[in-house]
Amino acid sequence: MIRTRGLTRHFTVKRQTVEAVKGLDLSVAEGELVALLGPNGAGKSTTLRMLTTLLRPTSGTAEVAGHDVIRDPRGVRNRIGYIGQGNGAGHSQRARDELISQGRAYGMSVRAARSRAAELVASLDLEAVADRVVSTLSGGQRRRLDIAMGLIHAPELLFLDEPSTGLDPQNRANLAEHIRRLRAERGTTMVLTTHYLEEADQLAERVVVIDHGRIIADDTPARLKSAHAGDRIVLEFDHDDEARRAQARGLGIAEGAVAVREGNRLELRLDGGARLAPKLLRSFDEAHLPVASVEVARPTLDDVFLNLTGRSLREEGTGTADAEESAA
Ligand SMILES: Nc1ncnc2c1ncn2[C@@H]1O[C@H](COP(=O)(O)OP(=O)(O)OP(=O)(O)O)[C@@H](O)[C@H]1O
Repeated sequence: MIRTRGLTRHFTVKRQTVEAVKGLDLSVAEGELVALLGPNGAGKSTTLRMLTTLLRPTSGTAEVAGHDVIRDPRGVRNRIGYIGQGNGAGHSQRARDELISQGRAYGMSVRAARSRAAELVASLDLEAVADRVVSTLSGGQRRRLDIAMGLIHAPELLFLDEPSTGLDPQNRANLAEHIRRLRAERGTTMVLTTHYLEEADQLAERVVVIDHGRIIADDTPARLKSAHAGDRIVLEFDHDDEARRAQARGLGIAEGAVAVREGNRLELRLDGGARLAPKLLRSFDEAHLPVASVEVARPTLDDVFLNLTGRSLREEGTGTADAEESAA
């Protein structure tokens, strides 16, 4: 459904070249639900804008839904749906009419556009607001209407740029549910961008991690986690000195672990955390290092990102400046 080779886009800003996307090789098969995950400025939107023909690549090739984005942009556009960041607009039309107009713009007959609009209104739970003016809709309703707009012409492939940005967690979960259902009902191939870790983890079958314009990992969330991140054992002690001693002792027991200490808090990243935790606790007890609290956590996609880049996606920019790090 998508195949890019060496896809690249530069921007020139004040005589400086910004390499937004650097030689991307990406393939997406029919029916896949793929999330492009990365921090702000990683190049996700630029990639999507090239794939949807809104932006011309500097170099490289991209074939989308059987058509070349440079040689046949119209062919691409007829087969895809695109939901950009904050489409919505402050339209004065009623939601249903907006959908029908969009269908007409794609060359559908009034009858076909009406029936397709009714179908989408039902499947996106928009019945209660379909006859209201778009500008009166809530953020979550508006985002669902955006998705309906992107699907009006029954595209084979749907691109969603940051679909849940600006939504509260409840609306985000609700939107994810709709995306999953549409996918199950229609088998539409979907590519979305997000910087919400949980969204990528729960929604996508495949996560392509992008950083500084390059793909740095590409797999299912489960496989990414098992390949690039271990469990975490987080321990708190009453005093910094105890945590320091525990760090040395812990690394002696947990082979291959990475320890990060901040004050009285010690975090060990390792495989088989649940199995090793009792052994560590016994050892700290024997050394008279009383543990104030302990938590064993399974890895998240943030741990994967941290492992791959040394930075956290959750707290981009905050880093671990005052953290001590050491490896066993
Ligand atoms: N029109 C433009 N002119 C100049 N620079 C641009 C332009 N569009 C994007 N960039 C730059 O290209 C880089 C990638 O931006 P892009 O919007 O693709 O990132 P992103 O991963 O989608 O980020 P976000 O999550 O913030 O949307 C950034 O450094 C950005 O400042």
